[in-house]
Amino acid sequence: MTTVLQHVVRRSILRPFAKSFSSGSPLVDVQVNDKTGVAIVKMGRAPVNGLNTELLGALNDTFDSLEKNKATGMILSSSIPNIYSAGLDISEMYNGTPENLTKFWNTLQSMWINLYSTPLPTVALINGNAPAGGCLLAMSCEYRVMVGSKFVIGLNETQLGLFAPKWFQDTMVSIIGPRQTELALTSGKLFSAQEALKIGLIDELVASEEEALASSDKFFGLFKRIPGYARGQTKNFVRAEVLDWLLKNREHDTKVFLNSIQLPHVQKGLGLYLQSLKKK
Ligand SMILES: CCCCCCCCCC/C=C/CC(=O)SCCNC(=O)CCNC(=O)[C@H](O)C(C)(C)COP(=O)(O)OP(=O)(O)OC[C@H]1O[C@@H](n2cnc3c(N)ncnc32)[C@H](O)[C@@H]1OP(=O)(O)O
Repeated sequence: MTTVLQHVVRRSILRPFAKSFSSGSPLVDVQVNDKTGVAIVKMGRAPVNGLNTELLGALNDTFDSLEKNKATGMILSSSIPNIYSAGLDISEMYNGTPENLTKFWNTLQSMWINLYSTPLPTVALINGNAPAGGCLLAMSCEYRVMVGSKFVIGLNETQLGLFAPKWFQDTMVSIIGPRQTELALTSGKLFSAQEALKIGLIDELVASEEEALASSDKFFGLFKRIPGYARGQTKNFVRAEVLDWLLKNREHDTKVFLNSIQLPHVQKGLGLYLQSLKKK
């Protein structure tokens, strides 16, 4: 039997995300809790939230608008069952023209800079698999809650014959340290939910989205009495080193991406990997 208290708690978790806020894109749904000002941002690019230029741009615009409209926090999640994000859309990197590849990479860089440096408190509500770029999105938030124990998360780029760019790697180092990052990245490891929890790649593993929302509320609650400016500056200082590298090296990073991704053996590997995914 549900007690009154359980009912009230459940209602307060389920009902508040009532006010929609247009992201300006059909790929991103945004609901803002009109009592707390926390926004839940859900990626919805079927079938697997592949991060193409359009989705990355839409996420970037959403982060900008939430800041401008003074949201008080953001939960980044997915509306696709069992998928958080399959990472970068490989079709964007396969046989792309230099112009399209440059636009794709620059949009990814901008999205990451915005997400990583936002003064808003951020939670990744990881309700599905989160390989590679999906893991990067989650790692760029401040707190990670995974829903259900059947999903994997990690930077598996080496398994595709690629390497994770320095800023992907540094983001992971800042969470699980250099030793564990080196072990994970050189082998392209995808962590099970339990493994990710043990190593600190995720902060909580819960059984349902309801519980994940409650955990997020609790996380945001930590800052109730902390002045926003003090919180934001502190986050800035902690993240400065990782962020500054990309801010200072954007052009170099783009060149490395362009030169490497267009190598014939890399393109061949991407083509084979895409085929293997489609054959499944
Ligand atoms: C030495 C030189 C190196 C140069 C390097 C330069 C720097 C490069 C930087 C590279 C950085 C890369 C970061 C990345 O994010 S790469 C992407 C890595 N992602 C993956 O490996 C995930 C692949 N996908 C999966 O494992 C699974 O799809 C899933 C996410 C677990 C979901 O499984 P599920 O069974 O539900 O779905 P399907 O596998 O059947 O997929 C459904 C359809 O979606 C297509 N798909 C899946 N993932 C991608 C993707 N990342 N990009 C594009 N398309 C994808 C899949 O083909 C299916 O398509 P179909 O419907 O047409 O069959």
